[in-house]
Amino acid sequence: MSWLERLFQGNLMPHGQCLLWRPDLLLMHIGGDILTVVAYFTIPIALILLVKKRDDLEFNWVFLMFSAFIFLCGLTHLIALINIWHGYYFIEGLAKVLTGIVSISTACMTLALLPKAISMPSRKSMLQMNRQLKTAKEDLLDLTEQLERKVTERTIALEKLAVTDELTDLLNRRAVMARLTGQLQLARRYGKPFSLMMCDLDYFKSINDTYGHPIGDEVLTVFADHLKQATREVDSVGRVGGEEFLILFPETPLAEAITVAERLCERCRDDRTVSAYDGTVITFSCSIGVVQCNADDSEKTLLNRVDVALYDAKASGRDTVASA
Ligand SMILES: Nc1nc2c(ncn2[C@@H]2O[C@H](COP(=O)(O)OP(=O)(O)OP(=O)(O)O)[C@@H](O)[C@H]2O)c(=O)[nH]1
Repeated sequence: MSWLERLFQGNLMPHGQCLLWRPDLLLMHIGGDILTVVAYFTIPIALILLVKKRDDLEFNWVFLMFSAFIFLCGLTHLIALINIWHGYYFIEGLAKVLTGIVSISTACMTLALLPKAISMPSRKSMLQMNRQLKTAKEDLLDLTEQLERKVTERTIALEKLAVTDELTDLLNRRAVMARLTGQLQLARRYGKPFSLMMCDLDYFKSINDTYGHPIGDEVLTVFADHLKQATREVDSVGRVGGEEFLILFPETPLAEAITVAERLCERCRDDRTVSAYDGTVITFSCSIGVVQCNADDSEKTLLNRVDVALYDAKASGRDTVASA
């Protein structure tokens, strides 16, 4: 008899005979096997679907091994169910051998995989790591924000420093000259008038010589304050030399600039500043030259004209305003 004939030799004693066809035993065997077969055929479908949907899962081949092993278990239960009425014990034996091979392979591979699987981070530790990463990210964002704020603050401070006169906090020479260039360009393009005023403290050398350099510095600061108060936001006020100041009045005709200059002379004249340095009452005056920009003025001619006006103010006795 060939193997194939033996395999399908269903005339061996049916398993029901062993159970003496007792309904209670039959019910238990048939019921148990049916439920097991349904379950063992469903689980592989679920595992295959999982592997298909989650191809990112590590070791997903283990799920496939489990599917094969559980499917074969289901198959042996199915054959056992048939064998209650027939006697296909060769088929059942073959199915059991196959199930055994696949089961033992799955067991060996699972055991080999165990150390790797155990060392995998748990969901709890991953969640904790996630929280730590989130906190670190927030800290980093905070730090970046702080850093950006500091860089902006420093940049603003540096930009201010680059255009500011350290002693008086007015514009420095470079900055006020740049503004003058800009004003001249605007005046040439749009024909808008602007006026220029050059101030120089009178006998400043003798203030330094009489009271000392620190009080000379104080006078410069006090004078700078008068300048700030006598002018408007849009005016550009700068210190261009030791005791020499240049003021630009945009869109201002000569007469208005002269009024400001005269008011400034008056303020200085009335000032009785008490030195914070040694209590000395300091008095000082200034001479001022004022000019209005002409259509044909260049930077050089304009500065020349305002210098001449200042020289005139000095020459006519100081503490006065002269215009060109
Ligand atoms: N305290 C102080 N003095 C300065 C500073 N820069 C320049 N000076 C002094 O200012 C004085 C300017 O003197 P002069 O150019 O002779 O002018 P002046 O004495 O005001 O005479 P007139 O302008 O003709 O009225 C010098 O003694 C300089 O040393 C400064 O930043 N602080």
